Amino acid sequence: MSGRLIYLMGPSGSGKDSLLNAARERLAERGCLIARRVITRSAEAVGEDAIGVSPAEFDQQEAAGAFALSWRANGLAYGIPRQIDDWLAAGQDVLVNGSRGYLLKARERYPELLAILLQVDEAALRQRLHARGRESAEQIEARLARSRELQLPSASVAGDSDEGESQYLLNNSGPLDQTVTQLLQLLSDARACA
Ligand SMILES: Nc1ncnc2c1ncn2[C@@H]1O[C@H](COP(=O)(O)OP(=O)(O)O)[C@@H](O)[C@H]1O
Ligand SMILES: O=P(O)(O)OC[C@H]1O[C@H](OP(=O)(O)OP(=O)(O)O)[C@H](O)[C@@H]1O
Repeated sequence: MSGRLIYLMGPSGSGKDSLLNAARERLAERGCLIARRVITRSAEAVGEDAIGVSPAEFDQQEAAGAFALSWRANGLAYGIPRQIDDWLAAGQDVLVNGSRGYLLKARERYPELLAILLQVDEAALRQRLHARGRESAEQIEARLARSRELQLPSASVAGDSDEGESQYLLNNSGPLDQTVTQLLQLLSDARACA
């Protein structure tokens, strides 16, 4: 039996890490594991349950086949450890914090993946990114510009008509608790983490 990959994506600041942290225990109770990412972010700035490495270390690990998925964005490199393939093979569902820009590639490797797009309007995103204080004002504007570009009809990301029912929208404009409840409901509807 093989598990299903759940691919959570959304603009920087939309609340992916917050949602995963808030839902972690309840997801674990349902047998759903959350992959820990490897990111070329300094240890202090990692700010999530991720492993910070240097760009050289990242390239080395990537070349050695350490990642099931890896991508570059926002001047950083992100990797999802190969270990998720063992979990999936053992029948466990696995949730990853993914990238909208990398969705099609991820689908090539995991055709059955369940994509979830977390959404928040731009004014709230800007406000949340500033409040988080991890990036400079310039970096924040670059992330907002990337989000606008990825929303264009020409962008090969979420929203393509052939994505079918394996893609869900999840709004995080309200309280986080509400989004956690909606995530769990959505997973039940999709018969994931059942
Ligand atoms: N539902 C919410 N309401 C208010 N603030 C939120 C909500 N979800 C997340 N945040 C805040 O928004 C900021 C960005 O969230 P984060 O989880 O880091 O986003 P992402 O991982 O998608 O970049 C954080 O400071 C977080 O505390
Ligand atoms: O293609 P995109 O959808 O724009 O995604 C690109 C990357 O940006 C986000 O990471 P970020 O560094 O903002 O950290 P985050 O996970 O805290 O959002 C996201 O998690 C992706 O790794």
